[in-house]
Amino acid sequence: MRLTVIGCGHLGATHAACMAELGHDVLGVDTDPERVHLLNRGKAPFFEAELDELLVRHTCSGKLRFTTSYAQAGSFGEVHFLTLGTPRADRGNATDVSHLLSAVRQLSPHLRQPSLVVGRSTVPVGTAARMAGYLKRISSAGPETHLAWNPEFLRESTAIHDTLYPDRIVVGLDSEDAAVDEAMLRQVYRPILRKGAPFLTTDLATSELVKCAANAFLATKISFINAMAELCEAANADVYQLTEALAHDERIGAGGMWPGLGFGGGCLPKDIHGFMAAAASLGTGQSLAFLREVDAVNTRRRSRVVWLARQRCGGNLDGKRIAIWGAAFKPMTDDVRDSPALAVAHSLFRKGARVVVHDPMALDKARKSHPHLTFCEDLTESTVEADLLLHLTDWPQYRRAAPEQLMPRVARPYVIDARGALDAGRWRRAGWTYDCLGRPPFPGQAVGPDGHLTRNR
Ligand SMILES: NC(=O)C1=CN([C@@H]2O[C@H](COP(=O)(O)OP(=O)(O)OC[C@H]3O[C@@H](n4cnc5c(N)ncnc54)[C@H](O)[C@@H]3O)[C@@H](O)[C@H]2O)C=CC1
Ligand SMILES: O=C(O)[C@H]1O[C@H](OP(=O)(O)OP(=O)(O)OC[C@H]2O[C@@H](n3ccc(=O)[nH]c3=O)[C@H](O)[C@@H]2O)[C@H](O)[C@@H](O)[C@@H]1O
Repeated sequence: MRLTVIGCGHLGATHAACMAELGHDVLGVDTDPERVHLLNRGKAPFFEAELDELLVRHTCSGKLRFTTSYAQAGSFGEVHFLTLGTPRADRGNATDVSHLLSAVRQLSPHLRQPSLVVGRSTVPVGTAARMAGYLKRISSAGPETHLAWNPEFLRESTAIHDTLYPDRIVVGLDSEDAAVDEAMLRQVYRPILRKGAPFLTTDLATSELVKCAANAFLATKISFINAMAELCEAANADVYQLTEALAHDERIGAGGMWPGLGFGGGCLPKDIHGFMAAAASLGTGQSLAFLREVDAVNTRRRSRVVWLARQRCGGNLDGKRIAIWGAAFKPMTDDVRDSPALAVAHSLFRKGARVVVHDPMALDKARKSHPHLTFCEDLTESTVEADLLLHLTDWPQYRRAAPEQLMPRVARPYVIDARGALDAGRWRRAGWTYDCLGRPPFPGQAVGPDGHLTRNR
């Protein structure tokens, strides 16, 4: 089949490459000429494992091309995927869907045949129905232009696998055109469906809500366990042991419940706010009032690290040198959108600390978003003369780092592990004072030679 993918960011570039991998002829469209140039050379404008290989393979095979031209897109394909960004609006919490509307406005005069336009972005409920009507009105192909909604559930860092082996494919259909649109999408995804992925069809509104609900649930699960971490800190208990014990209950499970510094990235934080705004506009704001608390718990984890850092620096951060490991919002990506690590770094900087940030992959993007911070390419160098080391993004490199070798370089051997990933015993044996969010001890407590707490706060 001939498909276009409009908006070639994290979702769109991945989707385009994976559709080519399924055997389709794909034209990616983006308004950013530099991005289009890079993609045509087989290079993603961000890091995503295995994506460059797919881009190279299919730009070379001729199955995949990228353009800035909507005229080419309109005449190219029979199915047009919309994968535009839906950021938080400048004012308030609502979701900005203007990129989607602009794409539809630019595409519609060029449609030369009956077409199916398929939204994949995360949108407030009601957006798809409005767009369906708008599209039929303005499309040059008239009412033969249909719209379906097909939300995406991929995670950055495992995006290719998540796209080719999805847990489910959810499709929202406009009632008038449901049968023909469903058949078309089944054909698009046929190789994936053959491998057994569930294909769930519903109406437009439900499909939009499935996506918002999924992200709200994932965020809630993370904040739930981080709220337990707050309790553990107050009660001298261990949230990691608690998590393990909870996870044995298969109704709870372990997935997506790792405590630590909380969630960031381009999606969960903005999506819970967009979801709350959508509920409020429907007059059911109180149904999602709990998401305010989910957000508050999440933000408190960042403040907790800043508080702990100040404690470990003797109550005053002014002029203290703090090494920060991690800038990306999670490991195996260079995405720094709403990065918890950079939020902590920024806050410490504002309080007078001299922060030095290391990240294996995200430094270029971190430099652009936080030009006032100091960055260091070398993991060991980043700790030189540090009064404190903060472990904020759980890259495998940091787990493997040797605390014994870092010891002579730092000014004071204090480490705060906000991701619960370093080997506490090894760091302590090497002479470090090791704190971990959600795990005793905290400043004012100490570990005796037997590994037990010797003093309470
Ligand atoms: N990033 C992710 O892992 C996932 C994102 N989503 C959702 O997918 C949507 C896209 O997210 P991202 O890919 O992260 O956004 P992004 O910001 O990385 O990409 C958006 C792309 O659209 C392009 N663009 C903007 N206006 C355009 C126009 N009028 N015509 C053509 N291209 C245009 C931009 O240049 C950019 O390349 C959002 O709704 C997001 O919530 C859903 C699942 C996963
Ligand atoms: O809508 C989206 O864009 C996507 O948002 C998330 O994917 P992603 O943002 O790539 O990353 P996650 O792996 O969910 O991690 C999000 C944040 O939560 C944190 N996290 C994740 C899992 C966990 O157990 N604990 C935890 O603190 C991560 O460090 C990260 O900062 C969802 O997992 C995807 O299903 C969804 O498609």
